Amino acid sequence: MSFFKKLKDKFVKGPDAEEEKNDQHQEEASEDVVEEDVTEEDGSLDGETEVDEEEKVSEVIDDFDDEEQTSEEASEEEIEEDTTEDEEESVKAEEEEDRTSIAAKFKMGLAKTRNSFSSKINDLVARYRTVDEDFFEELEEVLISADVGVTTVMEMIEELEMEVKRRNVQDTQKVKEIISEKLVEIYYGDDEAEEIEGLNENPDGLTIYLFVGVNGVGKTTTIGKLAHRLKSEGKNVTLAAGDTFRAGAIEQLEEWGNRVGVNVTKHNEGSDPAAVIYDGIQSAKSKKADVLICDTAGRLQNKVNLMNELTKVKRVIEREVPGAPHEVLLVLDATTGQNAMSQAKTFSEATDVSGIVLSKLDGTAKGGIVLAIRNELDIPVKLVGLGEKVTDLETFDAHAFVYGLFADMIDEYEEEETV
Ligand SMILES: Nc1nc2c(ncn2[C@@H]2O[C@H](COP(=O)(O)OP(=O)(O)OP(=O)(O)O)[C@@H](O)[C@H]2O)c(=O)[nH]1
Repeated sequence: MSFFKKLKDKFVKGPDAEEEKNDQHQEEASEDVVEEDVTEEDGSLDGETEVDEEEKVSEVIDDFDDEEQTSEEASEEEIEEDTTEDEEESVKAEEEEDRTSIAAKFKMGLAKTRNSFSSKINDLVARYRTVDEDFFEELEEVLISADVGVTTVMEMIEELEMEVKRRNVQDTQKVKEIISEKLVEIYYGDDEAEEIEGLNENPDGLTIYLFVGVNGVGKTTTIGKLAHRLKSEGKNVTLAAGDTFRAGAIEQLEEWGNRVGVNVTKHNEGSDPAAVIYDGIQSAKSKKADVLICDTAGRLQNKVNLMNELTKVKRVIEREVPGAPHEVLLVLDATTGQNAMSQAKTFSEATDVSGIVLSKLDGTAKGGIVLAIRNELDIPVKLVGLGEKVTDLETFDAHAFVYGLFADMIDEYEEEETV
């Protein structure tokens, strides 16, 4: 199956899904007819049935007959089976809905990158009729201009050349699809999706997420969005205002706490961040919270201070909750391009960053930075900010990301295929 088709099947309700839905409606309609018939029959036997039922109930109460128990159990099992099937169906429907809404969000959030990237790729494909060295050279430029990162682009071009040769592809149109496939492959590398996507949780109690990153990258907003998301999943969430350095940071986090409806532990400006986090942990424990999200100051100007502060904060967390922090999340502003890369290098030298949150991905035409971060720094992107709304935070999914980049082409491709 073609890769575009695979993505479409996964994220878009295509004609197949519509057909399935129609079939389901028809089935439901015919079930209704059968049900109506049964009700009519029931109606004609009304009196008899009631008597039967009463007799049966009293029999069961007076004399608990083994045989009847067995038949009842059997029918209970049948009902249970039906319910399980119904539940499975509705879970499936919900999952499909989730996938399509995730895809829609990535599609919308990546509009800027897609518009710039697709138009360049389309232009390239239109100008070259065959796949040759010049074609790859220009493609290299397109990828670099989308901030994919030189090392990643080189690797990508090399693999593309091999793949094109292996599949004996002549048509430049077909290369679009191979590019999308390779982007996903390069993103995952040797890792499985489950290993690098989604946030780590503590199965035995309090989960702690430590947020790091320089001022203004969207750290506070992201903490607010994540708190909202976890809370709407039914989790008891609390925050700790560990950025005691920047003026207004504590109040800003408090505002988010009020907006989302979660508790915030705070001290005065200029106080010891490790002490705030310690209190935050005690408060979370006493409230039996599921998740504690800790903010920290992003003092890049002085790497030694930053390192000392983060080391101290981590030591407190590790001592209070063994195995924590469950994620150290570095927030990077996608619109800052190569600057974000150098921040990531500095922070990963100062502390063990377990994942990246790429904020403001919706605000850049250079979304290729996702691949550069993952590939050149070997840190997975865990969450992406796709807008300013509280709900605009998504778990990163490489397939949905690539769908977002190629959505227009995937739609066109389907049209061509069905003509
Ligand atoms: N479009 C868009 N804007 C975002 C996103 N995330 C954050 N912002 C905006 O970026 C601006 C800065 O965000 P803040 O959360 O205040 O920045 P900050 O990182 O908390 O600053 P510090 O607390 O100093 O670290 C705000 O106007 C946010 O609304 C996003 O994913 N998309």
